[in-house]
This record gives sequence, C-alpha cells and structure tokens, in this order.
Amino acid sequence: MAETREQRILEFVLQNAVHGNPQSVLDHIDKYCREKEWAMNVGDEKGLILDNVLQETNPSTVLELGTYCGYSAIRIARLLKPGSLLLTIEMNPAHADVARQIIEFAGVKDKVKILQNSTEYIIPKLKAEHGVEHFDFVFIDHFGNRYLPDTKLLEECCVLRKGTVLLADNVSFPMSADFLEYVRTSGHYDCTNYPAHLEYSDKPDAMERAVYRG
Ligand SMILES: Cc1ncccc1-c1cc(O)c2nc[nH]c(=O)c2c1
Ligand SMILES: [Mg+2]
Repeated sequence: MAETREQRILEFVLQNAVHGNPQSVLDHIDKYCREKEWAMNVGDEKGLILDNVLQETNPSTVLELGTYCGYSAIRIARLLKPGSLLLTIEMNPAHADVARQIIEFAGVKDKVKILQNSTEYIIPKLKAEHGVEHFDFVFIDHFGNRYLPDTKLLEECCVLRKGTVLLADNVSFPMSADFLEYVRTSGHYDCTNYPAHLEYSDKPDAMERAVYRG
C-alpha cells in the first residue's frame, strides 16, 4: 500500500483510468475520493462551476494557486484551446510530484507548467522568469489565509488586466473571509457567488468569481 493518500490516488489512477483521457482520470479521482479516501480536489460538483466559468472566459493564459494532485489543472487544461498555457503553483514538493505524474498520464502536460514553490516567492517572478504578460483567468485554491495577500500581490505585480477572472474555491470557510470582503467592497472587482457543497460531502461550500476592473 502506497505511503501517502496522494500516492494512493496516483496508484488508483494509473491502475484504473484510461491513459491519455483527461475525463477518465477526473472520474477515477472522484470515484476514489468519494468511495475510499476523502481528498481536497475541487471535485465534480464545483468542478462543473469551474468548467462553466472557464468556458465563458475562454482564456489563453491561466494561473492556478494550489495544484495538489493536479485534478483542477487537468479540469482546466482539458478545456483550453490550442496554444494556451496553465501555470500552476504548488508549495508541497510531494504533492507537485504526484500532480506531475497524474497530469502526464491524463495527456495534458503540454498545456500545464507546474511551478513548485510558495506563491509569494513565484508571483513576483512570473513576468521576468516565466514570460507572463497578463493572466486571463486565475483559479485560487491553495490556503484560505493566502487568498487575500496573493490577490493583492497579483495586482501589485501587474499580472492582472481589465477583465481578468479570478475564481476562488472554498469561500464559505472563515479562512478566506478577508478575501471575500476585499473583492466585494474594494471597488476593484465585480463579484458573483456560486453556492455548492464541499467536495465529496454534503457540507455547504461556495465559489466566488471576481472580475478585475483594471
Ligand atoms: C475547507 C475545508 N474544510 C474541511 C475539510 C477540508 C477543507 C478544504 C477543502 C478544500 O477544497 C481545500 N482546497 C484547497 N486547500 C485547502 O486547504 C482546502 C481545504
Ligand atoms: Mg479547494
């Protein structure tokens, strides 16, 4: 039996999902986390909200804060048009290693670049070291207490443009209350709330879309 929950998810995917088929990988991660071990993937219910907001935006450049096992990176990458790129930042090296393997197995590695470090270390380097001009879409799903400081850092580093869509997971939890307050009252964003449930659970949760006014 693999050491960690993340390695057991990887093992289940490698042994049961269809190689090169992103939807099969998503379905198998959801199956494992619903039936065997809960894990903090955005999941199928909130994943549909992510799909819909992403497709409405039709982005070419996407940033994700919090890769974990790569579930939402695969969800995003499978919908990106040719020539698009997803940069995803993961602080935990073990999680980044599992994500790299699952993303490769799903067949979307050409659209995804995993940056393994803290968000506060990487965000200031995105323009100079990763050739980023601006992001069309940012999925925020790392740690609730980093949502606000990292949103302000994205503003300060000028990687947002008028119309950039931020979509944040888990905004029903107190850890991200300061982020919600800021995007809803600062005057810099137009916000929409999407009530849902915590992944693989009937506990209430929600996502927030915040469109940057520039
Ligand atoms: C918020 C919550 N409550 C109870 C149990 C798990 C979680 C939870 C759910 C998530 O979707 C998360 N996503 C990213 N990072 C997290 O730390 C995180 C934590
Ligand atoms: Mg989450």
